[in-house]
Amino acid sequence: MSVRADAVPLQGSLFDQDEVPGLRPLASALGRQHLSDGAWVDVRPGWITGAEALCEELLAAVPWRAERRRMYDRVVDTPRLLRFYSEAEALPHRLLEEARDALTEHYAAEPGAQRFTTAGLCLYRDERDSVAWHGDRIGRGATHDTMVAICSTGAPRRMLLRPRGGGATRTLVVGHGDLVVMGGSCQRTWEHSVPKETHPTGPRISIQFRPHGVR
Ligand SMILES: O=C(O)CCC(=O)C(=O)O
Ligand SMILES: [Fe+2]
Repeated sequence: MSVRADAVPLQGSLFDQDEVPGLRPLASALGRQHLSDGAWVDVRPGWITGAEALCEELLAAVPWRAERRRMYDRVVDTPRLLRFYSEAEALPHRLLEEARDALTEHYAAEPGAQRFTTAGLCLYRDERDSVAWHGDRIGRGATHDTMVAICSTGAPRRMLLRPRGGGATRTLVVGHGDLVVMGGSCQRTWEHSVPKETHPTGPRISIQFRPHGVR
C-alpha cells in the first residue's frame, strides 16, 4: 500500500466483529513510502484481526480522560479522550503488549532503532474529534530520527501528512486494524493530523507506540 495524494481507504478486515483480537504477519504486507528529507512511512493494512472487538474492549476497559494540552505556546482543549501508559504500566489488553513487542522486534534492524516502550491511546468519539497538525517532538523526535507506530481500531479516519516546510499533503485512511509507522525524520521534518470530518463517524481508537521519552 502506498501513500497517495488522494484519500485511499486501507483494506483492513471489515467484517471481523466476532474475531478474537490477534496479529497477522507483519513483514509480508508492510509497504514503505519514502517522503522527503529522510522521512518515511510504513503501512501494514489490517495488521490486527478482530480490531472491532478490540475497539469495544478498549472503549470499556480504558479510564479515558479529557485533557488540555500545551501546543506551541498555547494551552488548548484536546478534542478527543486520552490515556497514556508509561513503560512502568501494564497495558489494558494483552494484544497491545504483543503488538508493541512485535514492532520492537521487527524494527530492531532499522538505523538508530530503540525499543517501543510507551503506549498512548486516543479515542476519537465521533467526527468532531480530531488532532491538529503537529510532530511528536517532545524528546528525541525533535532532534533525531525516531519511530512512532500507530495501530487503528474502529471507524476509519483520515490521517494527513505534510512537509513542515510546505508542500503537498498526503492522505491515509486508517481504521480496522491498520498499522502506520512514521520513521526517519518524520517527526521533525513532517507534520501529521487527524482532521474533523463532516459526515457521521463512529468511534476510532488509535494506539501509538513510542520509544522512551518520545511524545
Ligand atoms: O490518532 C492518531 O492516529 C494520531 C495521534 C497523534 O498523532 C498523537 O497523539 O500524537
Ligand atoms: Fe502525533
